[in-house]
Amino acid sequence: MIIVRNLTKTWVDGQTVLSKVSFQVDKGEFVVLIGASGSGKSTLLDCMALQQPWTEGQLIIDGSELSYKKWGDRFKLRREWAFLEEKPALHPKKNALKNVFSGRFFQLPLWRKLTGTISTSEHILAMDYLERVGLLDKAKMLPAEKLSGGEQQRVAIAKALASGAKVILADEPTKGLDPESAAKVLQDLRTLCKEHDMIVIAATQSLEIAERHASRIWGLAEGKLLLDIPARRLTQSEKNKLF
Ligand SMILES: Nc1ncnc2c1ncn2[C@@H]1O[C@H](COP(=O)(O)OP(=O)(O)OP(=O)(O)O)[C@@H](O)[C@H]1O
Repeated sequence: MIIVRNLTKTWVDGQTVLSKVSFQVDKGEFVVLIGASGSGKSTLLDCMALQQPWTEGQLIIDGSELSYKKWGDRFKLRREWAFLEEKPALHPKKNALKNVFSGRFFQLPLWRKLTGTISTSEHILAMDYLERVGLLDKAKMLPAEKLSGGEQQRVAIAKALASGAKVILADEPTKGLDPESAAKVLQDLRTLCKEHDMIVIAATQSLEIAERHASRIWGLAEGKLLLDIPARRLTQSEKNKLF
């Protein structure tokens, strides 16, 4: 479980982008964070991942408080959480299977890190993750740069799974994708939450994504979390508050 209490973030120029944001997220939830451009969605994800210092507030994960000030806490989240970005962080010249396998880097013993050898069981595991995102047929065929945007994003999801991440933070994971590819990416994320008890928090400006795919919707405006509800269609007045 992730608990955030009174997260406040003020930039050095004095702009307060997040103001006393509080929430709790349980395993199995697919949260979609919506808000207009500049409302602070990316900053909220960065702060949660301890990639930005907090001005104020508390981050509690499974009962332990973590802080940006501690290198070990920042390292823990970098190792244990996965990040999906608009442009998937894949090695462009390596095939899907090798990219997924690279997600296991932190789990490997030192000698395997140094030699880069892949055991049969690791190979099967990586194939298994690709199968879960429906890309088994693309495992070895092409370098990642030749896959479509949606396929690259799904390889990045398989890589996140391979890394053992229980939390995925996704910043505009479907931006620039056609509706069909975007739907596949979002379905994969939703399935992960349901079947693997993961937490996914995805930021987007798309209300439709939130209403159709999330299990819970957060709405951010003027630095405040104005909406925290089980997913449903928003009323006109709720939309007016956010956009
Ligand atoms: N490193 C930074 N230093 C100072 N201000 C910043 C920094 N990063 C972001 N901001 C400001 O914080 C505000 C929120 O930015 P953020 O990127 O979090 O918004 P967003 O909701 O993710 O926007 P978008 O949907 O357009 O990506 C903006 O006014 C932005 O200019």
